[in-house]
Amino acid sequence: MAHRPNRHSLFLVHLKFLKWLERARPLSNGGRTSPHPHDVNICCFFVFQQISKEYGNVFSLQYFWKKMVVVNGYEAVKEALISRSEDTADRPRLPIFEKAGYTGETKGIVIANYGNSWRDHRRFTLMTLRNFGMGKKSLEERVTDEAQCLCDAFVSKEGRPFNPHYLVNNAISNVICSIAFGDRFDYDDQKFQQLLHLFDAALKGESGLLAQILNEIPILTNIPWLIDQVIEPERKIIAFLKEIISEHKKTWNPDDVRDFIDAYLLEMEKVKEDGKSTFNEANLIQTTNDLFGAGTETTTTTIRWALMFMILYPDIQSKVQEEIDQVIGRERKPTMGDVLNMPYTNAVIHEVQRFGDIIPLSLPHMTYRDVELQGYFLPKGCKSIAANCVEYSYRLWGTQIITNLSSVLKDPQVWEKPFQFYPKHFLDESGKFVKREAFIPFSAGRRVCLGEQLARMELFLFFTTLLQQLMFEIPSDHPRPEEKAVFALTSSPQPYNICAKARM
Ligand code: HEM
Repeated sequence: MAHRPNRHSLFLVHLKFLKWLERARPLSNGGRTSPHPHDVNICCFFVFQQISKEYGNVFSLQYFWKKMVVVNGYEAVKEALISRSEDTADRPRLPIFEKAGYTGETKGIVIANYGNSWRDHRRFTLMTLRNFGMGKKSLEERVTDEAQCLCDAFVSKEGRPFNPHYLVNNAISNVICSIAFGDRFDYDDQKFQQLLHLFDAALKGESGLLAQILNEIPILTNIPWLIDQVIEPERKIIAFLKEIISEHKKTWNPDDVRDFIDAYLLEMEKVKEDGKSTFNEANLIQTTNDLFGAGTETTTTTIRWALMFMILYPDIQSKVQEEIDQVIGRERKPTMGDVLNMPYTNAVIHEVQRFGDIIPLSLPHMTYRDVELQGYFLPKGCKSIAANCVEYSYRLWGTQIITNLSSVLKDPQVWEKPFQFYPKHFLDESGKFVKREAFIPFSAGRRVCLGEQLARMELFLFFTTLLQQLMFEIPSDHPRPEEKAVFALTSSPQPYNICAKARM
């Protein structure tokens, strides 16, 4: 018979978390004063792992009014995301976004509730990305050209130390720009820099503490001063996207679809007589915003980890370069067709994603219906008195589910050296690439990352283009960068400097 997961109070977890922050350092760094690689991730992992030891792989936390269930380890996460895919495919309500205007059926994809609007937009976006060449030669060429622009920008530093963060961010954003707007921006374009700054500020604001408080106590969102702190960048992004959409409308030609916005306008035109259609301008703005929000920071962060691991492990960098020289040479541009012939490079990229573990707790899911998971009963609606008492009880709070991807990517039952950068995790004894089922940085199931194919293409083409032409080093007078991660929804490296030198 199904039973309810053991409950754990949020305050208790916070206390445990702090306790483990203290304990994990000496435990994991062998007594050095500087923190150990991936302290934050390891701490998240340890906190949940410790609680798991006491309460099992599925345990619940009381998070304000909501019940939040944390699912840990390969078997339990696989059951939640794959076997119970539809039952766990909903998203929790996020009142701050409703204040920004994304309500009901106008939530785009990422924050949309599981239902028709989400399904239609996900299907349309995937189809449009494919039409524009996701998985095909045309997009591949655009990505390789952008990788070359990034290489040129690195070369222009003439071997001097620099922080690669913003240049990588510019290049990756440009891939989405060319899909969404049909054009790229120069890296020093002021308008582009403002846009990138807004996306950055929006991500920070919307994943910060104040945003979490406002989401859980929505009545506070009525205080203009408070809500402005969180959603001002989002409002500016909406204004920016509205401007771009109105420019598109002026030159729109149904026979010449230039980009994602044109394709969406065409879809709106096709379904304009259908009163039930969810294709409208508000959803266009939010879906375009989703492509930037979900597609820029994630890939940028992964490439930043990749460059950092290359300077920390120069022997691995040399082996990748040897393979590039053998398979591609120095003149030809890399293509996706090369992946199959480059098992070592492919293994290194997979290991960057596994060990970099950039979205350790994935995005929150919510029960779409009552579900049994690992023998535990998770209700769709939480019938707590508090939930019914609050003003915002118009939707019963479902059970929020945190799928701890980190616990899978670093599951000691699955990986030989879970806490080391070890590309051999993806190689067999004869050096052939091996797929691993527990490799789920893009999550899995109904809500699996929509941009997985594009991201894989970007990671391979950017990484190989950069390493084909450049050698990366720690600047001689700089300290060795710390592998410690900074956590703000994504887990990213601390700022670090790098030297890029043309390969001899
Ligand atoms: C290395 C790069 C990336 C990683 C590691 C990554 C990872 C993820 C993860 C973990 C999720 C949450 C899935 C869930 O809720 O279970 C997600 C969702 C999503 N990602 Fe990605 N992502 C990456 C790149 C991209 C790119 C390039 C795009 C866009 C073109 C994109 C678009 C999306 C969208 C739209 C969703 C929401 C899917 C939905 O709710 O149905 N991602 N991604």
